[in-house]
Formats: sequence, C-alpha cells, structure tokens
Amino acid sequence: MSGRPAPDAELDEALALVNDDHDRRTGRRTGGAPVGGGDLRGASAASDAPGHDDALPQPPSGPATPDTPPAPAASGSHAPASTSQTKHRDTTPWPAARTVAGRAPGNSLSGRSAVPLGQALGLVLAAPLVALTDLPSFDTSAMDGWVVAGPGPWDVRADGILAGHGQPGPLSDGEAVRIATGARIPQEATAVIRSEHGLVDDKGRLHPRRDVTQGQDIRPRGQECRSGDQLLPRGTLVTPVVLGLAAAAGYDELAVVPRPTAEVLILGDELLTEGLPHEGLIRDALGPMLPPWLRSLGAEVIAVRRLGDDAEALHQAITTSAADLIVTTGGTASGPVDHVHPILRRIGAELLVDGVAVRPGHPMLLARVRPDQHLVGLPGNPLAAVSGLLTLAEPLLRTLSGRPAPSPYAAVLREDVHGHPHDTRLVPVTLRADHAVPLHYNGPAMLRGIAVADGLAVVPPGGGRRGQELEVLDLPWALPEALAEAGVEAGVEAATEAATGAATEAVTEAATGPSTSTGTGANTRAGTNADPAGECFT
Ligand SMILES: Nc1nc2c(c(=O)[nH]1)N[C@H]1C(S)=C(S)[C@@H](COP(=O)(O)OP(=O)(O)OC[C@H]3O[C@@H](n4cnc5c(N)ncnc54)[C@H](O)[C@@H]3O)O[C@H]1N2
Ligand code: MOO
Repeated sequence: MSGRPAPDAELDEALALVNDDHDRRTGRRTGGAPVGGGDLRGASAASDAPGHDDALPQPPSGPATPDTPPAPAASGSHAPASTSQTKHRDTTPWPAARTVAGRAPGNSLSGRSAVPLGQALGLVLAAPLVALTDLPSFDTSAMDGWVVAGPGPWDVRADGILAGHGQPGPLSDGEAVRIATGARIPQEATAVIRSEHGLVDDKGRLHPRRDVTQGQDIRPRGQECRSGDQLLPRGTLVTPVVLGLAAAAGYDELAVVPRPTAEVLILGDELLTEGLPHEGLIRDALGPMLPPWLRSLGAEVIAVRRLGDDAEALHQAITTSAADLIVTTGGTASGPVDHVHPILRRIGAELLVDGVAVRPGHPMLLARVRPDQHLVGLPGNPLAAVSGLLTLAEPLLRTLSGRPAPSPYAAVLREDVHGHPHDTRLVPVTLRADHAVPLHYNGPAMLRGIAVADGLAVVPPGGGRRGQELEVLDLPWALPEALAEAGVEAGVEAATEAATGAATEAVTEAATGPSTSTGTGANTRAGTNADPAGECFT
C-alpha cells in the first residue's frame, strides 16, 4: 500500500490553491490564527504537518496525471498554514452538507395535489390512505367449488354463481350450488367446499371428502379492512403495490406530494453534444446523465439548457426559472469564466453550502435563490458532479418530494482504500458477496469506474482499512422501477441489462483490475491511465 512519499506536501499545495481561490472569491483572510472548533478543523491543523499521516493508506506510486495533485516545486513551497486553515473553516463537512441540503426546503408534506392513480407511481402520499370501502366489500368465496348450507350431504342446485354478479338467492339448509372464486356468498350459506374436496353422486348429491368447518373458504366482508380504516400513513412511497391497494380500496385519484421540478443548466463553451472531441472541445457527459438521474431522485425535469460560458445567459436563466431546483454544471470554481458565484452574489442568493469537505466535488454549492427555489451548483468534472448530486441534490429532492430517507447500509471493505487527510471521499465500489470492492478509474473527471459501480463508499478522512464497515450510498438504478420511472429509453435499458447480466463480471473486472490487492496490472497494461488505480483527488 505504501511506496510513495507522504502526499501531504502535494495536498497542501493543492489545498493552498483552493484556499487562494476561495479567499479571492469571498474576500476573506484569517491571517494565520489557528481555527478551532470542529473535529475536522482540529484534525486538519494537526495533519498539515508533513508526514503526519504516515499511518494512512497511501496511493500507489505512479507518475502524476492531470487528476493528481501537482508535485511541489520544493519542500519549502507549502502554502502558508493560514490559507490551509482558512480552507477548512469555509467548507462544510460532508455529513453536515447533506443535513443542510435535506433541511433547506422545509416541510414539503404540506403540499399536495390529486393525481390519477396512473400518475402517482414513485410519488409520496400527502394524506393517509383510508379505506373507502370494506375489503372484501361482500362475503366472497375463496375457492372454486360449491357453497353449502347446513350439514351435508347436500342437494346440488342446477344453477351456479359466478364472480361479478349481484346478490344470489338464499340457500336453504341441505342445499349446495356451484360457486366460482370471488363470487358472492348467498345468505344462509355456511361453508365452501373446494371442487377437489367434494363428490357429486349419481343422484345429484354432494358428499364432502373431508371434514367441513363452519365458514371455511368464505372470506367475510371487512376481513382485510373496514371502510374508514387507515391502510397506509401519509409519507408512504407509492409503489405498484400501493397503486393496487388504493384501487382495491376504491380510489381513482391519490393525494400526493407533487413531484418537485428541476431545471438543468449546462455551462461551458468547450462542450459538444455530438461527435468526437476535437480541438480542445469535449463531449458533454452531464447533459445525458443528469436528467434521468434527477428523475430517479423524484424530480420532474422541466428544461435542460446549454448556456456556454455566458454570464448574462446564466443570470437570465436563473432569474426566470420556475423550477423548484436549478442544477448548474461547471463554473463553480474561480476561473475566468466560472460565473456561478458572481451571479449568485449579484442576485442576492443565500449560499447555504459553499464548498464541501468531500473528494471529488469539493467546489459544489447550494444556494437559496428564492424562499421556494434552490440552486445546486455541481462541479464540471463528471464524477465530481455525481458527488454533488448525491451530497446536495439527493437530500434536497428527497425532502421536496417527501420521500423517506433510505436506511443507511454498510458494507465491509475487501481491501484498503485511500483516504484524503481531511475530507470524506466518495469512492465507486462494486458489491461482491456483501463486500465492497473499490473500483479504479475514480478520478474526478472519470465515469468509467462508477459506470460499473453498485454504490459509492463513504471513506472517512484518513482512509478505510480492509475489513472495515463503510456506509455505501446506493445508486438509484439498484431499483429497477426507479429506472422505468426515470423514463429510460429502450437502448439504455438494454445497456443496463448487459451491465447487470453475465457481461457485468467482465466489465467490472476491467474496472477493478484482475488483482484488486495491487490493482496496478490491468490498467497499466491497458495503457489507459498513467495513474494505474485512478486513485486521485485534487
Ligand atoms: N484554482 C482552482 N482550480 C480548480 C479548483 C480549485 O479549487 N481551484 N477545483 C478543481 C476542481 S476539484 C474541480 S471539480 C473543478 C470545478 O470546476 P468548475 O465547476 O468550475 O467546472 P469547469 O471548470 O467548468 O469544468 C471542470 C472540468 O470539467 C469539464 N466539464 C465541465 N462540464 C462538463 C460536462 N458537462 N461534461 C464533461 N465535462 C465537463 C471541463 O471541461 C473541465 O475539464 O475545478 C478545478 N479547478
Ligand atoms: O471536484 Mo474536484 O476534484 O473535487 O473534481
């Protein structure tokens, strides 16, 4: 696991760059006083000393790539401690960022709209589901056979009773009549004899083949519920089963929390929507990825706009948007055409989260544009954007759509995973027999690892050890209906099938490498990345 000098110097250098930018943006400088308070801050001050985290798992050796922090020019070239400390004061710890995002919209269960059953799938009940009828709504036969009155043998009547008909005439003691499952039970009936448990003799008399008990195979009216009983509480996710239950209980429409609306603003002059990258232009990876992902998080995507690096267009788009959530991509840092912060300042938006202590994706932000409108600024690097989506957009949309928080789940690491000294890392993992196997190609600009991942492991500052349990964030398509709900087209479904079937092993193998203990062989041979494990964070 070791083999490379402690990366503190490199990280400090990278963090110093971040701090300089952040300070310019916010106009803030602390002048070098240690920043006390939270755990991370305390830890970061201590961990800035070179060599402090010798005990941490280290990235494997390998030449730096654009995704690795730059090597320092000399050991004395560290940024002053003050800037490093400022950085840790300004960013929000990852768990806190999720909490802030989840609380930002307030209580959304108060909003409701009535939608036809067919449109309610995936939404959340805004009111309890109360039975509008008894279930069953009449005494009904549970089996095909005969319905009888009194003790046998019985005289079998010539007629029969089918499901879907009105109340049949009453039976007299000693009478039997053929009955179908779901048909109404006549008055005075005492039991149903299943076809296979009765024998009709040549005189037309029915004899039971086994003991008959009073009321057998009759479902009494109200057995499941009485009209007015609460079947499901407010806040229940409408699954296909809930649709079935609601229909059975008499509903044509359901009161649901309306789907929050989202608008996606793709920033960047360098982005192409088709063809091969050329002359410094690259394909937009987020335009195709975000809308279905947002849908699977419960949003209705009302627009996707490509704005280039045009500040005025961004201003116009934000100030005229009717969406509950605006999602921007790129432009969160402080480059010459990174317009998100300046525009938010200009319109007086309230920055709720301005940078998160998470890798990748630390420049992500959350702003309140209006009391009922929020903006999530996703960094442009694609995996960093995923990190922002799961850290900020997911909890916000969960609250807006009234969905319950998923129960957190943990998996045991099958091998060590590198950590950042101060920040949480989100690392794509695949799950193998309840073990989380970290995937390679997890650099901030890479989607190759997460494309075959089952989830993102939440790696605490300092890293994770083999055998350690880590929280794993689910990817929404772990649930097939979430994909359907997201309006996935046939081609994508086919691709998903391919990735979940036998082919997955091969694909996943390509991302984990043949030997996950060292993980260097496959990638190096493939010549795809100078940093063999893609284990990099900037
Ligand atoms: N001086 C600093 N520079 C950077 C910092 C920093 O803290 N200080 N942070 C780096 C990190 S980390 C990230 S992440 C990015 C965030 O930058 P932006 O949000 O401003 O994003 P851009 O600069 O617009 O793009 C970054 C990168 O991603 C590519 N990109 C953008 N949009 C897309 C898209 N839709 N599909 C595919 N790729 C996209 C873009 O071409 C850039 O290569 O900033 C670092 N810099
Ligand atoms: O968000 Mo950046 O490294 O954190 O890609």
